[in-house]
Amino acid sequence: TACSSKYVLSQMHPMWQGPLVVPGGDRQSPIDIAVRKTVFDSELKPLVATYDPQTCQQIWNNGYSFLVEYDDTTDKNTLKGGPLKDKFRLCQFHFHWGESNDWGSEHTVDRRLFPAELHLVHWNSDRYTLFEEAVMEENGLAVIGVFLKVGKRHEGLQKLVDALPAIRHKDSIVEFNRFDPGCLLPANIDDYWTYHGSLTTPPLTESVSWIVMKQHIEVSHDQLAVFRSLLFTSAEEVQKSMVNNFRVQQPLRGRTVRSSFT
Ligand SMILES: Cc1cc(C)cc(S(N)(=O)=O)c1
Ligand SMILES: [Zn+2]
Repeated sequence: TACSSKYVLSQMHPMWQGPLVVPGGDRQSPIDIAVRKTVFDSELKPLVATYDPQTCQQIWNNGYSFLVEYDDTTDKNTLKGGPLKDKFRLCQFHFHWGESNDWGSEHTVDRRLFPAELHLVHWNSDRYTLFEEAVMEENGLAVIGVFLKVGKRHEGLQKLVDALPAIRHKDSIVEFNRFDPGCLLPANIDDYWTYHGSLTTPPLTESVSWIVMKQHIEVSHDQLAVFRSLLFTSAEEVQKSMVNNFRVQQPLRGRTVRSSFT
């Protein structure tokens, strides 16, 4: 699909901690969300996410994370409202996680780390026709971030967990249908923080309206352990477990993080 964003992903390599700060980058992600410094914005609207599970196409290991990709050639999976002026199309979702439950998320809340973080990547289909165009533009992308905590088993996630052994190695891909990404959103999506930032993976373009959910979701220890059974490496290489695939927090550089709640 248009959003397979292979070119975006191809610049990545597994143990990428990458450049700490992009030269001239003053809108980099992820960041620490210092709650006391966030600013309530009463103009922020409720988020409206509409997803069609039938448009789920494949799941693949890109050597950095695993991506679940959707058909983004029509407006079947849309995100609007919240801080967004335009309509955005879901192209893929993926996760970041640690080797232990003590860390793994990209964003932090008052320096608190979570064991993992989900990213639902959308591109601005009101202004652009392809993901590849949008990814280079200031208002091109909208990414929803959801923190994961270890607790009870997430029933909706299990179908995805069961598919992971088939994509253990880098560049492996399997058909994956009828998965509702909405089942991974927390019950309350009205409470979120939002700021302007970047991709957290190369090319780190500063084209993202970040929408980070206040409420986390819970997954079981065993489900997260299957994430960690994935490999950064291809079948021919020496095996490296796919863990710690997160970027370190970047300087806020004077940006304001707005909250949709008081
Ligand atoms: C387009 C895109 C691809 C990937 C692998 C990761 C991101 S992120 N972490 O900035 O949400 C975005
Ligand atoms: Zn991500």
